[in-house]
Amino acid sequence: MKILKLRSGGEMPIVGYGTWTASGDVLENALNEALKSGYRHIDTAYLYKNECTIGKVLNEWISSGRVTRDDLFVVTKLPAYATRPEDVEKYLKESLQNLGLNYVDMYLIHSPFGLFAKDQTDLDTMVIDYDTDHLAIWKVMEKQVDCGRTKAIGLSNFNAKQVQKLLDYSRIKPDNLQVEHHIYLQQTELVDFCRDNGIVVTAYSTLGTKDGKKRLNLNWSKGVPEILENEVVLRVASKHGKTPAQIVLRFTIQKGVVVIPKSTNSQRLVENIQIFDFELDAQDVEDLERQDVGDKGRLWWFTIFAGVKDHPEYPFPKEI
Ligand SMILES: NC(=O)C1=CN([C@@H]2O[C@H](COP(=O)(O)OP(=O)(O)OC[C@H]3O[C@@H](n4cnc5c(N)ncnc54)[C@H](OP(=O)(O)O)[C@@H]3O)[C@@H](O)[C@H]2O)C=CC1
Ligand SMILES: O=C1CO[C@H](CO)[C@@H](O)[C@@H]1O
Repeated sequence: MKILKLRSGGEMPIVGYGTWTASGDVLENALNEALKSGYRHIDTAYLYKNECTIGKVLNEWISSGRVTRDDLFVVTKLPAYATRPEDVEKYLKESLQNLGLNYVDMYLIHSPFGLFAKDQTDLDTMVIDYDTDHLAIWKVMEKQVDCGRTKAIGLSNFNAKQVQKLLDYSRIKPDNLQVEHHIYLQQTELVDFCRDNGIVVTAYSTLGTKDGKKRLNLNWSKGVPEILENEVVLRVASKHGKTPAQIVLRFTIQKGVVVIPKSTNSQRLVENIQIFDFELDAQDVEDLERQDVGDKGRLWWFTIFAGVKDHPEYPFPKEI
């Protein structure tokens, strides 16, 4: 497994295990399979309501001596409805309690816009908090590193301007930016910007988030086929004798971007980590790069949260 060095000294495996939409026994079994297959980087979030299950499995692996805590790289996130300085410590402590861990390896601000939640289990009850203050929140994020609750801190769904502001004013720089990234939304400028500033990029929804799309009714504004049915992906897959998922994941890690595919299927999760025994050539890369349609390829506009486009820290173009 290739490991990326973080500015703060940590080591982030370039393939992680995504867990959004997974829970209960299905997640418990799948995470056991994932750990057996070599996954050591696990991506979760307070919002996913699955930290307890993940913590149970990880602690079984640690206490049985199959892994040490040091072998693992655990990422969790401050929820959008807690994007306020006074909530950071409280929610990180709760995540640690859920996970049964003393620290996480990476704590991310899940989204640049803050919300208030009447009912945390119901996205429809979220309303905009217009007073989101990134610098004030970041100061408390830094304190979490000082206290040892997290080894590193980072961001998710922030745009380059928002990241730059934190780079300019922070004591501890963001180590990681997690964003939507796949063949239709390749985010070349943002990825280059992060590379130039020592920030590791993590790609989410790289396979096209099939179950997520269904759950939240997400859609591309440009009529494009499902990522795993794209004809260039299929052609490159057959050329290398690999699956479409392996091709798009390989394409992403060849660019030095971390992937965190989600699968609760024991065959598919193994397939998703077996991407180190082949290489895409310059022609494959060029053909796949041509699939980029920029913001028309974005699935995640976060309009699941009513009025979010009016938030002063809304990170994406309001019109495309
Ligand atoms: N920071 C943020 O705002 C966000 C972060 N994330 C993180 O990123 C992770 C990955 O993104 P996610 O949106 O879940 O979507 P993915 O792009 O990882 O796609 C997951 C879907 O692909 C299917 N799948 C997985 N492997 C294969 C395969 N080899 N062949 C065919 N189908 C496959 C899964 O089904 P099955 O399980 O049946 O295999 C599931 O339906 C999340 O789980 C979460 O941890 C995601 C969204 C937003
Ligand atoms: O990571 C994510 C997955 O799902 C959430 C909604 O249910 C999103 O808000 C989010 O960013």
